[in-house]
Amino acid sequence: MPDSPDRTPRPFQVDLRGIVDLLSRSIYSGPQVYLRELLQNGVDAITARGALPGSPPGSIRITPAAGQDGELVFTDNGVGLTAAEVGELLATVGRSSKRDVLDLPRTDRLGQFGIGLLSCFMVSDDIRVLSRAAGGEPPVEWIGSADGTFTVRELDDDEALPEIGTQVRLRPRAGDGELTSPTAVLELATRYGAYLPVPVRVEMPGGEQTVSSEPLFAQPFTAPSPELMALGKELLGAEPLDAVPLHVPGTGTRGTAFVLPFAPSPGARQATRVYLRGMLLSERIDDLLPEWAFFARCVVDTTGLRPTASRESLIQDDALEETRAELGSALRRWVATMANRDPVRLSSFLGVHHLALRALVLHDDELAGFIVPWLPIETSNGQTTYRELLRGGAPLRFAETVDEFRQIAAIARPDSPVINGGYVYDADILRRLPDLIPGTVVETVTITDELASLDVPPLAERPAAQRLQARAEEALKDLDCTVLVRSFAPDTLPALHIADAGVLRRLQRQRAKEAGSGMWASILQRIDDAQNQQDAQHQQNGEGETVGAAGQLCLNWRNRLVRALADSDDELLLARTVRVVHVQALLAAHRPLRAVERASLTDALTDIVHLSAGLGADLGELPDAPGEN
Ligand SMILES: Nc1ncnc2c1ncn2[C@@H]1O[C@H](COP(=O)(O)OP(=O)(O)OP(=O)(O)O)[C@@H](O)[C@H]1O
Repeated sequence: MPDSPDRTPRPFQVDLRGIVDLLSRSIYSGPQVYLRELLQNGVDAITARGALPGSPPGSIRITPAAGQDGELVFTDNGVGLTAAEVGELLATVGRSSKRDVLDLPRTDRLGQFGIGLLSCFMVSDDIRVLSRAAGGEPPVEWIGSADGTFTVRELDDDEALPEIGTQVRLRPRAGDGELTSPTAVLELATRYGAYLPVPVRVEMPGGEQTVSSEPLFAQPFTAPSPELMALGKELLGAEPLDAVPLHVPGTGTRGTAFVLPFAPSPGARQATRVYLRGMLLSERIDDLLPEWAFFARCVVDTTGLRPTASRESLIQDDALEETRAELGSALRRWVATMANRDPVRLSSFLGVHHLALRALVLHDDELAGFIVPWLPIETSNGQTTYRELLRGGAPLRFAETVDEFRQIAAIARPDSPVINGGYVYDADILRRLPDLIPGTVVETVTITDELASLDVPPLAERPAAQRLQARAEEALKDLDCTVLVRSFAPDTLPALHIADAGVLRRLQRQRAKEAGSGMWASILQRIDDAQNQQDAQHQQNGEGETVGAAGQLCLNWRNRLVRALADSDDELLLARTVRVVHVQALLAAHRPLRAVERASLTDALTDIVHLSAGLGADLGELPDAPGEN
């Protein structure tokens, strides 16, 4: 008969080395956190003793390890531990005294997981704890070893701690004493413990140093003090653009957001410095602020947010959600307040962060709703903001490209401005506006539409205008540029060069062909040939516009020079002047000048000089419209 199985429940075995390895590699950010865990235990013990009658003010004292066999000694005057407690609490992985009857973490304690003390094994092979409990029980010593064993013994008074409290003694491993040295301990105690409610004293070779300081960042303010700005400068590495007070009463969170004076790199993760009741949890919490708040770095102290066991991140719960939402609101309010009180500062903020803000506006309705009104935008009437544009209530007319905008802006009436949608994200933001701000109407405008709305010359003058159009067209024939005569403001502008997207691409290709050579030039030539064939086909089918392959020159019938040309019978003078006006219009429209146009300008000017010097008879010898290609 087989043996009946042994069903007696047995406890799990824990391999301590494996657990310490897990802690150091996967849970804690590094061995330096041992000091944070000691500080946290000390403060919790002091809090527990504070609930007893007649408890003295809390105090923590650290003596760093010095010399070869030096020990680090960490002493608190907290509640202490009895022999029974050390056996149960210190030697049971996962057992903590900081949970209530329902096994929930006690909100007034920093610890809760029952693993923190094990972090000391990252710097020492043994942890020696001496304790005298507040209840008057005999003093005890507990020694835990990294091999997974421990001893407990009661102490005589002469060996024991003289006062109530607990002392942890760590002997750094040989050649591994860096993190327990005086310099490192002072640095770590300051980093983790400067804002604890209990003074932390470090025995340095030159004398005792108290690391405690005021958590300025967690105090309410209307205007930031120079000291607070200095803290911001230290945090950002540059003078912050501003400091914003943060307060979330529901989760006991207070702090300051420092606004970055530079655009962070696109991949940079948010890094909020979070203190839990004065103890530094982490400098890199990346989910406390809404994602869109990339322009701020915050320092906060909280009582209501719960850390994970590693203390490098926060538990995702309702409290975190609420805090994130409230911090977001504080930053939104800051933008709105600044817009009213300090527009200069707002514009420097937008100047620094506008690209990232524009990009985010496309994905984040919440951000879009409050940021879009303040974004700068270019219009034919100059630089303005979306808010100003929307104020008029008229439909917002925008050009899709910078080029189209330039052409339209030259002839747009001030009472009907056109918006430049050509810079990154602007056209996309404009298209989203009706969703973001209900009631907004946006429409795209093209140069072709705008041309159609320009006035034709008055009826009586139309024959003269048509004659000018034909003569000018003849003068530009070799340049593939057609001519149109219209009346538009301002009168001082003789002509506009009009090009749709197709024409522009062709001009760019020609420019590139002139600059390049070999294979690239021949590829561009093939594209051009195909395009020309297509255009010819369209024209045959009567679909084509009258715009030439190199665009269209729109002469302004209201301009004096244009009218003088119309009145002149001198064909030569007219032809040369039209060619100069053509190049002038190209330059004004920021078009690339082809070799043929550069030559045309030089020749036309030379001819004009000859003509005005009375050398007209010699002109026949000059090339008519020489081109280099
Ligand atoms: N200095 C101390 N004074 C009194 N009791 C202590 C002290 N240090 C540790 N303890 C006791 O030992 C227990 C285990 O400590 P440990 O640091 O491992 O975990 P914890 O602080 O409870 O939780 P956490 O893992 O979140 O830090 C504590 O719950 C506490 O009861």
